[in-house]
Amino acid sequence: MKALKHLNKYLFKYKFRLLLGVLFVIISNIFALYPAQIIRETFNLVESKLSGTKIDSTSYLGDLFQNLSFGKAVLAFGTIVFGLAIAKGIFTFFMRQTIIIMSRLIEFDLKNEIFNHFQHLDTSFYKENNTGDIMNRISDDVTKVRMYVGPGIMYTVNLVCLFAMVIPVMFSINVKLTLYSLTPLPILSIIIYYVSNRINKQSERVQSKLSDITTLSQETYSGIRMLKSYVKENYFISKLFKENEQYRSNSMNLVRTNAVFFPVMMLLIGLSTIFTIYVGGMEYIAGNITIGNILEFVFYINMLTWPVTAIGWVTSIVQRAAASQTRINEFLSTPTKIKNPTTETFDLKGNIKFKDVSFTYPESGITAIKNVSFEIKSGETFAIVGKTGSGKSSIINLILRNYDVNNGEVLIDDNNIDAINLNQLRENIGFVPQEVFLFSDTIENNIAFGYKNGLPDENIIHDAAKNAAIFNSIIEFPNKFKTKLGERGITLSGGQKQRVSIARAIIKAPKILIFDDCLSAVDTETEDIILNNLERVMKNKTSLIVSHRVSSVKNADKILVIDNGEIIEEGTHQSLIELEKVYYKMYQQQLLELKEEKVK
Ligand SMILES: Nc1ncnc2c1ncn2[C@@H]1O[C@H](COP(=O)(O)OP(=O)(O)OP(=O)(O)O)[C@@H](O)[C@H]1O
Repeated sequence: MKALKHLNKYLFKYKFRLLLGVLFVIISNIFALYPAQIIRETFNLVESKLSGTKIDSTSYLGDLFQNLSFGKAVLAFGTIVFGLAIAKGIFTFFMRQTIIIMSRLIEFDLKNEIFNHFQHLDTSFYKENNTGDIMNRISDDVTKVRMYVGPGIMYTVNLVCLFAMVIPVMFSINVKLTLYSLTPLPILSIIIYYVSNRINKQSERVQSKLSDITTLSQETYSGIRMLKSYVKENYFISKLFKENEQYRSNSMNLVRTNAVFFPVMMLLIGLSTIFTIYVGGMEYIAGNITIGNILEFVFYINMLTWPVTAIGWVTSIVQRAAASQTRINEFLSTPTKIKNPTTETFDLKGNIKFKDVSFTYPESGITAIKNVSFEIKSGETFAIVGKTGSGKSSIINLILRNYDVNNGEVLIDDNNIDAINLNQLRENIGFVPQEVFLFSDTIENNIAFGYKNGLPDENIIHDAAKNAAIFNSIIEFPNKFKTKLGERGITLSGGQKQRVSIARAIIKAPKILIFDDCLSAVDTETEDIILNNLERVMKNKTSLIVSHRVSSVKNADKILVIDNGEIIEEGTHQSLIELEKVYYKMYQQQLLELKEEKVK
């Protein structure tokens, strides 16, 4: 329950709505209370007319309508009841408009708070938690929390208010009748608590099966080419059938519980009414109450039934909300380890220096970098080659400060990377990752995403595309730069996607350009064109090219060869060839592969 304290700041923020809501609850209950008393008066009037006795002098309405004919008096009572019902309806509407809307506003604020926090969390957070979990916090969990600040609060206030108004009136009329007619209600509440917990668990099972089915269908559709080429259609059909079967059986369980639940509830409510009429009848015979009082009690019991029922429901809402808020708080209290230390700007030149750097991934414990030292001077084209898993991308992760080093120092223009303005550093780096990510948007917008100052001019986008050697392919599409890319750019080939991603980095006009093995799906001729363009675009700026292909790095000013997180060779292409070691062997091997491809 403590977890829900987090929401108090929002309840305080919307205190006026909440107070107004409480006021409307009170007013709507007042309008609900009077009809019961008017019905009592009506029946007392009818009884007195039928028995020829004079109406009770304590009856305020009886006096008021004393001079009316019997028919007119009953009609007048009916009209008042109708008017009060409308007034109650109006205030119930206001009550929902204030409290339920407040809960929607809190839901909105909480979603924003979580989303903002997620945006600032480190890369490692996203490695440690799966996307489904992260998405659930912001959707499912927030919805459950909203049920507490909305219906949860509204029904609790309503219950307290009704109890305070109705129970004293009931006791003042007849203690025995009050005790008898209220007895079934707590039983009803306890049953509802257990049943609604059961219903919740069953609905969760149904929901989770449904999300399994959605995930499976989504994977099937996005991997349809793979699925067809491996002739796995029947396998997936039977897999989906099994999931669907479980979904059906879970849904059936839920339907069964609901089917038993409502009649049982109606039975208990009915029992309450029967008790009231039976005990009320006895009391009437004994002369302790009037006939109108019995009817009045039936009304009170009906008024109390739903709020008392709601105790069980609200208890389970609060429990679920507390569990969800605990999960949300867990994420909200995850600290951002990599913070921007300063907002002060500096003149970034683009010198990068690694001084005896070692780094271990906190999430896996893998030591990816061991005592690495090198220096990239501003304006240089620097390259890193190595086998897969040798630590190339890890070096880039450290330059982007996605992680902090364990030992040693990463220096940018002689300043420690953890002391400089991180946003400024990242804004000045044009990074092309190994795994291309394109938005489901137009090619134009995907490239313009990298532009720093609002929307770029068409020519700027075209230039970036030309430099990335993708312009000619784009203008061949019917919609040219306005071509929409499907989910993850499905309409483009692997090499085209990489080049759109390169154009996005180039349009940024970065001071440091980093290519993380992003030319792998591009043929060597196009690779040459892109690298030549880069020489021009990145003149006097720093370029870092990471690759496992010698052709991508051979023109670099300096090449670093790494293996198992350590530098094993460094120098220019020529000097490394002359060394006749690892780089030389890689080069020979790749030359051979190229020759074989040409022969084919
Ligand atoms: N986010 C991560 N969390 C945990 N371990 C990681 C992570 N990224 C990489 N590693 C591990 O660190 C080591 C170096 O990986 P890295 O991605 O730097 O290699 P790489 O040279 O870029 O390989 P490739 O050419 O295949 O991309 C590998 O053993 C890898 O399993």
